Amino acid sequence: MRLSATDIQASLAALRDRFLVRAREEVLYLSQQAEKMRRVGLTEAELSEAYSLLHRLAGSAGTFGLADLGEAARSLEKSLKPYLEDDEQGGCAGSVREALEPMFVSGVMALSELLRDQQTPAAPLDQPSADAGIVSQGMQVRVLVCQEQARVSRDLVDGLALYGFQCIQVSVASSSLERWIKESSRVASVCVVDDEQLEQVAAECRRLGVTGRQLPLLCLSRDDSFEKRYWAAATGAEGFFAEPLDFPRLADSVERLVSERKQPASGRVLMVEDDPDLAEHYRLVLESAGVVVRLVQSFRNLIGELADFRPDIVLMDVQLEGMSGITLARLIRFEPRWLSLPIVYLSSEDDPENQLAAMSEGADEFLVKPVSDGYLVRSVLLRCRRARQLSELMNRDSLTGLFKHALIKQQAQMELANCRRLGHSSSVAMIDLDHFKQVNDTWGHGCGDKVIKALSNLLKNRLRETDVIGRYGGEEFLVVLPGCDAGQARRVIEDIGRSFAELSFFGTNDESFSVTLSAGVASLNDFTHGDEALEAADQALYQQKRAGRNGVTVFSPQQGAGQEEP
Ligand SMILES: Nc1nc2c(ncn2[C@@H]2O[C@H](COP(=O)(O)OP(=O)(O)OP(=O)(O)O)[C@@H](O)[C@H]2O)c(=O)[nH]1
Repeated sequence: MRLSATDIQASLAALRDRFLVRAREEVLYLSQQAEKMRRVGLTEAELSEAYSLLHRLAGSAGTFGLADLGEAARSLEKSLKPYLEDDEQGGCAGSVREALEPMFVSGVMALSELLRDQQTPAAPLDQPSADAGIVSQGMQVRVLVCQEQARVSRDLVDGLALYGFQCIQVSVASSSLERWIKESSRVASVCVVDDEQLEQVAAECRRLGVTGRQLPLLCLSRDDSFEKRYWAAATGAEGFFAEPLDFPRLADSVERLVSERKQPASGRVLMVEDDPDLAEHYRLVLESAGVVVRLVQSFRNLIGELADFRPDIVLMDVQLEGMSGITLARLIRFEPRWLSLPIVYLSSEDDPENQLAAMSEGADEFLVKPVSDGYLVRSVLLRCRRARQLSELMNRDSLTGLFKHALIKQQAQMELANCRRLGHSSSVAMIDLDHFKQVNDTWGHGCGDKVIKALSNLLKNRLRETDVIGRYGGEEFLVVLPGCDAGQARRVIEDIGRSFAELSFFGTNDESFSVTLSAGVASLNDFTHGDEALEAADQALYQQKRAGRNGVTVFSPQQGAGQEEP
């Protein structure tokens, strides 16, 4: 559940009050230690404890609006450091005490002074600007075609429909334009508009408060000059297409724009921070910007939490109770699958040399505590976005944008684990194009690619948001359908197969052809490992191929691959 802005502010204020109580207790304790130092001296352990306490205060006070307190604590922490690093000095007796005592006593007094007047909240906390992600409902991507020439408009609608988009011809002169533009906040839409109407459509979007991210405008033009492109960009277009129209590129742009829009603007952060108040503060601040945060409760479970939560980045405190964040970062890198996971250190360490040394141990960035709320949000969002772009590049197939082989297999295994944990039924479907070699041989490889892309678009547009689709091999796709038993999965895939068979593709000389598909379905619940379910779906697929293609076979555990009654 996402908290309202008021709730978040109230929680942040409560956290700050809690921090004040704790800081007072800690400074009181430091005052007692200062008194003890004056009387009898401090042991090495006591000095080291005072140092840790100051380090924590230096790193957290600024976050709770007490920057002066944080700086005073940091300066005192730095003064103590040489005494702790010098083993010879062993504790705080004799001449060492003489040198340290006045500095420690006055430093602690300064901290008390700074805290004395803190009854009400000090400096207001930074207000990060929350970037509300746009939620799109429904799977069908809608393309509004604003083109006054009837023939061009019809060609556009027919051409784009092949890619599985829902195309609607909209006349700019009609009142329906307003309705379709408004609808774009509910249904993922892109508007393909002739250059003659671009200004008008862009102005209408502005009037209705619809941004280019909500409804991207793609300009079509007969004029492919730099001047025209410049004009289109200045008028608000997100893409430009000159005649003759390159349909695959247009369909790709529609796909890309819609998937960018569906991407939540935020990210997922796994937080490793042992100060509960600081952790809670960071969590609230990041969640108010739409970031999903999980706090690692027990560091021993770190690897398990990574696998379960799959964060975009890890925010890691460097000095943890009894452990080092740097060592934990190295431990994370033991696992090859986490080699590319960005780790951002959060630390009070402000010496660039030490920061660099710490980063060489497996982290990517260093945020120095106290970090302002706004800076924390901006750097986390930026890191998450980059991490996502990189993971998209690594895990997505370039032709279709679907998950690659290894990742979709992993998804099947994960869904099997979900079924066991939650007790629901889920299925996998292996889908293969029929006689695809003939398509390539007859119409060329480029034409074959378009057929593959059309099926991928159809799957994306027809399956549910929760279904996961991957390109398993060249012309083979794997779909994981959570919450669908084998009978339901079969009906869904059969339906998609019927639609796909109805699509017309155009080869050379405008000759048209169509392609069918075969599929095998297996219930994940019948297996103990995802690979066994995939093997079963594959067996069912080949049974369907042997039975004449163009249809779906369900694997039956009793009989091997066989037809199952719906
Ligand atoms: N255009 C194109 N073709 C591909 C791609 N990947 C694989 N193929 C082709 O897909 C064809 C698959 O052929 P086969 O495995 O013989 O199967 P099929 O012709 O579909 O026959 P059945 O599966 O038995 O119906 C091969 O010709 C591959 O070259 C790709 O990315 N693009």
